Amino acid sequence: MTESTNGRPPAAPQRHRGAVTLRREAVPPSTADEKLLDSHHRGEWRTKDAWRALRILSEFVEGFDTLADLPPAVSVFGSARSKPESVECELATRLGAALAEAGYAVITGGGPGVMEAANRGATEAGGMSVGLGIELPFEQGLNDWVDVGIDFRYFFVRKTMFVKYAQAFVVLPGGFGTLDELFEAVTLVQTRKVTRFPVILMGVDYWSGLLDWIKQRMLDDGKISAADLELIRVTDDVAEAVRIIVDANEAFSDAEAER
Ligand SMILES: C/C(=C\CNc1ncnc2c1ncn2[C@@H]1O[C@H](COP(=O)(O)O)[C@@H](O)[C@H]1O)CO
Repeated sequence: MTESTNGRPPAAPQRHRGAVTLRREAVPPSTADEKLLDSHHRGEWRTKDAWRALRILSEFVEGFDTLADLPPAVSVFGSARSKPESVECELATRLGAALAEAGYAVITGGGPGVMEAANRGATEAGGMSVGLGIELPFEQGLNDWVDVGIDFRYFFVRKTMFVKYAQAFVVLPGGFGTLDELFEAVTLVQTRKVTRFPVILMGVDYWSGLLDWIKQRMLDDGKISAADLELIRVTDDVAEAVRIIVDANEAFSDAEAER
């Protein structure tokens, strides 16, 4: 039996799944994404996947419904592990504020580190601060600076929202998750699945090794074209990043008006 403190149960592990809160023994050992993508349990495909499709559909409905009235927005990505006093968090906070001042909502993954710093900057500047959280094996909750938050079970549904509701992507230093988001964005622009919109790397020093490799290996080997390289802009200057986004939006609006 669980011991209580002052008549109340002690803090327990918990997990949120949509409207459902699971605590203690009810917390499942795996996440919804993991179950969907697991190829070992073939026996479940026939019995469970059709129902999962409905759950996936409901996540799209929830996301579309919640975000439909968002003002123009920018998705900001970066490490979940950066400390609040790190250079990249300081940059993310200034970026979040500058985007808010320019009239953009700021969308992040709703987690800690760079995400939290960008949400904080946006909120403190009086802007709209959005967090698109993801179910993880450990409960984490959305950071406290998120004003509009959605918790997703499925990574790919969440990724659709990052792209659909953003006018640009800004990518700060991060790990695998950040690289995944960066290259998904660049691939979507390269293959013209999304209208050309800016993908901006901030943290020149952090990204320089990767950019050198892209130029010296990918480009020289013919795996990308010189024009593809131009899809990624790089700067440490917050004002310049915002200007790139505003200019791209204006160019897009002018082109639309002429059509
Ligand atoms: C590892 C820790 C927390 C993980 N929490 C996350 N919450 C929300 N979004 C996340 C989380 N981890 C990764 N992401 C997404 O990937 C990007 C960051 O990944 P990276 O590997 O840290 O670069 C980020 O933009 C999110 O969209 C510890 O507290």
